[in-house]
Amino acid sequence: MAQAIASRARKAVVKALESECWQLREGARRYLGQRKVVRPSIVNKRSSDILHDPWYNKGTAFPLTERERLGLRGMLPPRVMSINQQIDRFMANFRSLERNTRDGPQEVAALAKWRILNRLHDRNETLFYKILIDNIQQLAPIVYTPTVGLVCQNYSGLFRRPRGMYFSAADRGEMMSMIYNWPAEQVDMIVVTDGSRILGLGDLGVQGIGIPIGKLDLYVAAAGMNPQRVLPVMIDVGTNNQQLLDNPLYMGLHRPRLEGEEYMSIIDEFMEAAFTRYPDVIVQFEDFQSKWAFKLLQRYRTHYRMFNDDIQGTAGVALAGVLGAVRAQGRPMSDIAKQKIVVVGAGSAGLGVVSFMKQAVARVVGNDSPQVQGSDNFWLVDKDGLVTEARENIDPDAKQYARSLDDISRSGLQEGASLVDVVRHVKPDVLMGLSAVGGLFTQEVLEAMKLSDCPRPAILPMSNPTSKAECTAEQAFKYVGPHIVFASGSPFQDVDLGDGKIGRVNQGNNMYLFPGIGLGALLSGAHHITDGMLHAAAECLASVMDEESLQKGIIYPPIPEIRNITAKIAEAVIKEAIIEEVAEGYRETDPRELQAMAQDDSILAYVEKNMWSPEYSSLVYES
Ligand SMILES: NC(=O)c1ccc[n+]([C@@H]2O[C@H](COP(=O)([O-])OP(=O)(O)OC[C@H]3O[C@@H](n4cnc5c(N)ncnc54)[C@H](O)[C@@H]3O)[C@@H](O)[C@H]2O)c1
Ligand SMILES: O=C(O)C[C@H](O)C(=O)O
Ligand SMILES: [Mg+2]
Repeated sequence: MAQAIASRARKAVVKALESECWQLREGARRYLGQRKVVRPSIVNKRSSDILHDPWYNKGTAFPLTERERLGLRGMLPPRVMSINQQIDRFMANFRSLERNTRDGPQEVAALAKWRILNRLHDRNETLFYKILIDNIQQLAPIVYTPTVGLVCQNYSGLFRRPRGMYFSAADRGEMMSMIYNWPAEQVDMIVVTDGSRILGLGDLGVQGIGIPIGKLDLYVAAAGMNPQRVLPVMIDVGTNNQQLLDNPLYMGLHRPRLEGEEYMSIIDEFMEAAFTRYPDVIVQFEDFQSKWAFKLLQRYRTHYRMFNDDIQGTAGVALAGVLGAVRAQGRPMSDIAKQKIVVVGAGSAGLGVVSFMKQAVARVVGNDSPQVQGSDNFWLVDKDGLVTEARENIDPDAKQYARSLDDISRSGLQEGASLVDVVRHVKPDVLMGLSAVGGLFTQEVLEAMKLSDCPRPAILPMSNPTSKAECTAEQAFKYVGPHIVFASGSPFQDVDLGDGKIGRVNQGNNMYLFPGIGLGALLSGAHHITDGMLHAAAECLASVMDEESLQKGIIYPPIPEIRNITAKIAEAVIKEAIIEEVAEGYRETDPRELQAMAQDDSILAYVEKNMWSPEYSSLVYES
């Protein structure tokens, strides 16, 4: 009897242990599966060659064992510093630079900050990206708008080392082999420009390379793209900027821009070369003048994995902003269909916004609704005033958004009506600027916005850089009133409205969307980027805002949140790609696995696991 009891007890213990082991094993499996492993990097160089390679260099953070193994002993000061100490040292330098340049011209200070960041980028990529991510609010205005505009304008003087690739009209017939000069075996993301419309600064020719570099910095910081697998590209087809042509030190081709078929064939050749060497790459078109931006998007979008950020990224951010403004009015998002929206600027950005928002309205009220058919809630204004069907030589891309003559005569307007007249007659809920004309929202225009019966009119001067913003935040709050919702393309400070009240300033910039669109496209393996994926991205951005923030007039998430937001946007993009059956998988993750992940709600974990973060990995030498 006693024996039987002992045996039963033993079995129970074994069973309990087995079950505990199973739980432990399961726990470990789940933990290990989700854990990010920092793999060692294989290097085939030693000693000072490593110190001069920004990808492997850790500077004073090389541990003693690595110094020993890699022939670095004696090549560095003896004390081993942690990455946090390196950050403290850099930030102390940065702050002292800030103090020393505070009272001088702002542009000099901005360029000095860009220079020390760029030098860090050139010598230690890991540290550079760690500092950028941890201080994104403070540093985005330097690597990105507005300072990046200044950098492009002064590029010839600032140039020290090349970054990215340059293809020019002189390389015709050679691009297919040139692309193999790029050292990386794999490239996930290319941002390309032809320099023809750099922010609102116009044609800056080859100097526009600063924009792809800045955008890709954000891809790494916000989307966790691996910096070894991104490629900034400049296609130099000449410039029509006479100042540059007259400058003997200008580094681009000294010739007017190629036009027509000649131009198109250069871009075609580049695309073929890029997708031949890197078939899974995503190409983001950036800052092409509008006349080419639309044509190239139409030409490539179903054939290649590409998108145009100025048309499509901007449109999504604008839509999310307007949806936020609608909610800030205390109305449901579906009321977007009732908003009166004046868009000033009918270039790639303005037209992209109107087209995308019309699609969004159609999603809400249905395609056949007269609101959609007649573009009822959009008024487009360009350099010649209100765009109507009476416009002579109307830009074919703008034609479908022109107001009908019947409609405008009813509202007391006419073809070419001035902006102030349009605002007075329309009394819009939303006034959006994408004109690249600084100060276009004059006191008169802003005061006319007071006629709007909207409880919280939105003033959105989205042109970049700061000098091209249609108005400042202060002007908007002063001339329209404290109740507005405000967002600008480049950053402004919140405005002190007195009595302890603050006028909230949002940054309505495509930086909130393009990283998530690119990352989602990459990780879904979608063959091309569909409208549905773009809408999913925009709707996701709009949905992350909570009511409390919206009531305060905050319509976009805080910049320091951009990495988390980007992961969520990528999740939304991937889910949509799966629904539309365009997701073809990424690396070892096939479409069936993506579907399984979508079902057990683990797409976000998959995204996060695939995001690169700046950490020093141990270096293993192989000859
Ligand atoms: N915030 C963002 O995320 C974002 C994104 C993309 C573009 N942008 C900015 O939008 C601006 C425009 O970009 P784009 O590619 O459309 O440029 P574009 O040159 O193609 O278009 C400019 C448009 O503004 C119009 N315009 C010029 N002067 C005007 C005036 N006095 N009154 C009314 N309209 C006028 C032109 O007729 C044209 O339609 C740039 O400053 C760019 O930096 C901002
Ligand atoms: O670059 C930016 O800051 C946004 C946008 O792409 C632009 O062209 O202005
Ligand atoms: Mg742009």
